[in-house]
Amino acid sequence: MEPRFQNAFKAMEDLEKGAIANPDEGRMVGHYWLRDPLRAPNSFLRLQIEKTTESISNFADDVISGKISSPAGRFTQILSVGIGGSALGPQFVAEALAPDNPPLKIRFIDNTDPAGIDHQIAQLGPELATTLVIVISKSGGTPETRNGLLEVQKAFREAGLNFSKQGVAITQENSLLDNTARIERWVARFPMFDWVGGRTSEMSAVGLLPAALQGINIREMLAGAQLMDEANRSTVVKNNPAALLALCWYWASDGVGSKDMVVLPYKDSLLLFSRYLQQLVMESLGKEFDLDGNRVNQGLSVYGNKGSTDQHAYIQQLRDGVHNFFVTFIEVLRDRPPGHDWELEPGVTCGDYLFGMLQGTRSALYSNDRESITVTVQEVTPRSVGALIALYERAVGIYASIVNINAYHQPGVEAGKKAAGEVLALQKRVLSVLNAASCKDPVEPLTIDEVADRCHSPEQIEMIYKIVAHMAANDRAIIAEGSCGSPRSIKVFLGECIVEDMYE
Ligand SMILES: O=P(O)(O)OC[C@H]1O[C@H](O)[C@H](O)[C@@H](O)[C@@H]1O
Repeated sequence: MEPRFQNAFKAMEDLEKGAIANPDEGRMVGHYWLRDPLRAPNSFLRLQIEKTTESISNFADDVISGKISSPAGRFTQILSVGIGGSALGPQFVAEALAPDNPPLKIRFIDNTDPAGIDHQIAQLGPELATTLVIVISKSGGTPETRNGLLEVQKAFREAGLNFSKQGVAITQENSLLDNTARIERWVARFPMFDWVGGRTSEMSAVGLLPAALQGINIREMLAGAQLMDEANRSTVVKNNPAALLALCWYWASDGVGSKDMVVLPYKDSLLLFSRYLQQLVMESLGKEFDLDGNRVNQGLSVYGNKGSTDQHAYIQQLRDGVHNFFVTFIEVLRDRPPGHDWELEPGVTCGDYLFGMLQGTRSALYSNDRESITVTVQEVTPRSVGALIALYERAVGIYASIVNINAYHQPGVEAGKKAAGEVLALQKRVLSVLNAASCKDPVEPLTIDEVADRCHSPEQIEMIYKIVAHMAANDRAIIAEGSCGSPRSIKVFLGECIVEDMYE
């Protein structure tokens, strides 16, 4: 593997110097500069990074001190609206590091599920008036995030609140979101840089602003990441933690993702690490083609929650069942802050049990030839969390190099987004066809076959049935009579005729 690693180290060096490391998108990949701005390839970028981090710190201090406040007084809550890389890092870090009584508590809207959104807003209750809404989207045009924003703005209107006095945007300059925030004069805007990918954006404004507002020491997070990056620049594989990790992955999964990565932190506060890593690893490594255009269908599947909890759920299969995984134990040496520990039986603390469970599971897996990696941190602090993130970011980059794929694009994501757009376009056509039939006197109920024909999409009949079933279940204008058990018997019409067809 040595020559491959030396190539990977060279590629990483070039990347850090500003090479176009994401060739398909023609982009630099600069997340390592965020914690070491002196490494940025030019002084313009360096200043941009330094200025942004500085303004995040100042803004957070001003919000916490009440210097910047809502019309109803000091901000007490954060509502973060974002998805994917614009949510997973902040969620992980909030769970890992937020103090028990943070200056601002954080909640997340990370989906276009209306019930989920309602739940978050309902939980805020009257505190909506003192909620700082941070809308996070690199592209500034992700539909789920836009919908979250529109829903939150509606809640503000209904509560008689002025959203622009409580909204903050984190996005690329001149994106739709950026322009909206500028024109509507939101409280603040922070930049997301073109050269930082969503899944590696935790050390940019995306992660730093929510963290700072919760009273988490962001300079320490950056310092931890910087220290880890430093260690990961060693060109001696056995001295380079990220290279060792990548090598373990390669060995355990035959370099083709033949085994899944089960991530088990034995610490409740690290619960979301596996979910965070799911995007970082799978969106980076799950690729159809390699850099030379060969079809390779690469990837590494990630799942896991936490130990010892999972020991009472699925570890049975890991120990005895199908051998299609390797485990990563995340071990935290410090059980709880000093001064709080006690022995719940002679010589044994609660934390000793957790330790025993980790070591026991590790041995039990080993004795049945199940591979595991153990990553040990002293304690969960901003510094160690920064280091953990940096470790995995670099391991993913190195692994991608040794299997010759582009870790920094996500061409596959577009397919689902495009298909979702087509479904919504079809829905409008269905409504239009039903509207025309429902404006007749008498109303002409249609079968699903007839709707499909009139939409000129007979091949989409199943989707049309789904659209009708979904709309009928949601008290929309559609009335569907018949039995779901025999879809072809269903007759559909609109409860009212819209004279000017707004569905066209
Ligand atoms: O930050 P945004 O532009 O809203 O993107 C949010 C997410 O959307 C996508 O679908 C990408 O696959 C993710 O990498 C990204 O993090």
